[in-house]
Amino acid sequence: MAIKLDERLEKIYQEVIKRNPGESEFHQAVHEVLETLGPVIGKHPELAEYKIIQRICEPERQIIFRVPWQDDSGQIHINRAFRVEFNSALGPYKGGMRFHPSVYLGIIKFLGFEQVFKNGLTGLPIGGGKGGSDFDPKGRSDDEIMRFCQSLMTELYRHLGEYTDIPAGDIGVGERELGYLFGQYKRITNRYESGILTGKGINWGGSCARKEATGYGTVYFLNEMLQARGLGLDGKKLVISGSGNVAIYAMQKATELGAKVIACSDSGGFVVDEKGLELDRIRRIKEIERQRISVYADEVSSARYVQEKSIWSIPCDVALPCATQNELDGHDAKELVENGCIAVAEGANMPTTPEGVRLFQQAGIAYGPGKAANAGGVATSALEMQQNASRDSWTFDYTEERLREIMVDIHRNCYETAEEYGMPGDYVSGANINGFLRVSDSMLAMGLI
Ligand SMILES: NC(=O)C1=CN([C@@H]2O[C@H](COP(=O)(O)OP(=O)(O)OC[C@H]3O[C@@H](n4cnc5c(N)ncnc54)[C@H](O)[C@@H]3O)[C@@H](O)[C@H]2O)C=CC1
Ligand SMILES: O=C(O)CCC(=O)C(=O)O
Repeated sequence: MAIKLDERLEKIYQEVIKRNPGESEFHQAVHEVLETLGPVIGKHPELAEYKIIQRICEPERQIIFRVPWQDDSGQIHINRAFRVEFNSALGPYKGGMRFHPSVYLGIIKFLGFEQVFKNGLTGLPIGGGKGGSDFDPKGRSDDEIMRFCQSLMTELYRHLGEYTDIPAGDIGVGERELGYLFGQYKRITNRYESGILTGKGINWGGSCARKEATGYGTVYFLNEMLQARGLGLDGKKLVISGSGNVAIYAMQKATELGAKVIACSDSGGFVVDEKGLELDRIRRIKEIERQRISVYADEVSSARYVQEKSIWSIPCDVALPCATQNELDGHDAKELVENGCIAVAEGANMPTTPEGVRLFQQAGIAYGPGKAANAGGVATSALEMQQNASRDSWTFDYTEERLREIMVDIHRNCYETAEEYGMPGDYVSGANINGFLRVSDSMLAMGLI
């Protein structure tokens, strides 16, 4: 059951439900933020007078369009795409594009809403937005992916610009898709505008460490949470869901810092190996061959593939959900805590259900919500934008060090904000309040926007 809201916030929440019917993920994301804003509205009466929270809950612009494309056999398909430009008080709209059959307006709105606070938390000049399509890339050839991306960009291009809206990747959108999208933008506009997308390849305007940034950043945030409790990553057993971009680079950084990753998953099931997973093999299977994770267990005799249970039933010291929203529920959270898990850092966006979050908080384990823990990806996108604007290109080590410093700062800001508002150790409140105050302060300064 969700936490009860204060009367004024409950009214705002009911209005959000009425205005956005059926968008359950968006409702969930809004509720989770409102739960933590009670002490803020008590301290800042001007927020109510200027209806700042109501304005933050309403996207500035929502774009929905048709994407027709032809498969390899000549058959025509029609998908739907979205770009929700949520809030530009801190900078141009910034956030990824997701290609997955589950995508609809409610998912893109929840992701865009989260992005507003996450981007605020980075302290960098980026507003929040998100986009995507219900296109399913699974089993599609390179040519089909290219034709889909070209068709999508044929509409999206008119909404983009380095001072307007800058997409990047998310589920189902990596360097291959961003390449096709960027190529089509360049062709339509006859302009080599590096600043209109981030996550680009290194040879065509990308930044070192962007590919690694979300996973690395999640582990840096985790490390800070552990250190705040006098602990470290060395020797810890980790379970990581997913085996995509975020999961792979979280595995890499955690292993570098002395942890052992014993399980990871995809949407079909998970593999577990108490000896520790071989990262190079996972990268080959997932990044190059684009196969199912079950192949890992076919190749490695000490590993087993499991479909009938949740990955969170595997005992571990630390859990990193890095796949998708609501993938870790109350039952999973209970099992993790009972099995001795001491920390959870979310590489994915909103992977834990409200009941799961409550159980982690009641158990007093270190719990880092996605808004804070996975902010390294978008922060490094902002570093890519800086490099594009100055036509520069930084080294991997320099960029990674900037990322590490940003994650340390985000952790400190969440930690100190939670203390200031009387909720020590509550990173959910710390992240929401800190991100919210940066956005609301800028909105108040700009008048009725
Ligand atoms: N790519 C980025 O820079 C950022 C991504 N995120 C979030 O991280 C999460 C993962 O994104 P990426 O790694 O970029 O995507 P990806 O497409 O590279 O990988 C997604 C992974 O999740 C798995 N997956 C999807 N649905 C699943 C399910 N129901 N159960 C188990 N596994 C499932 C897929 O099989 C795949 O291994 C998403 O929640 C995304 O919004 C957050 C911040 C930045
Ligand atoms: O790098 C970006 O702009 C997008 C990252 C993103 O989509 C996210 O933080 O969820």
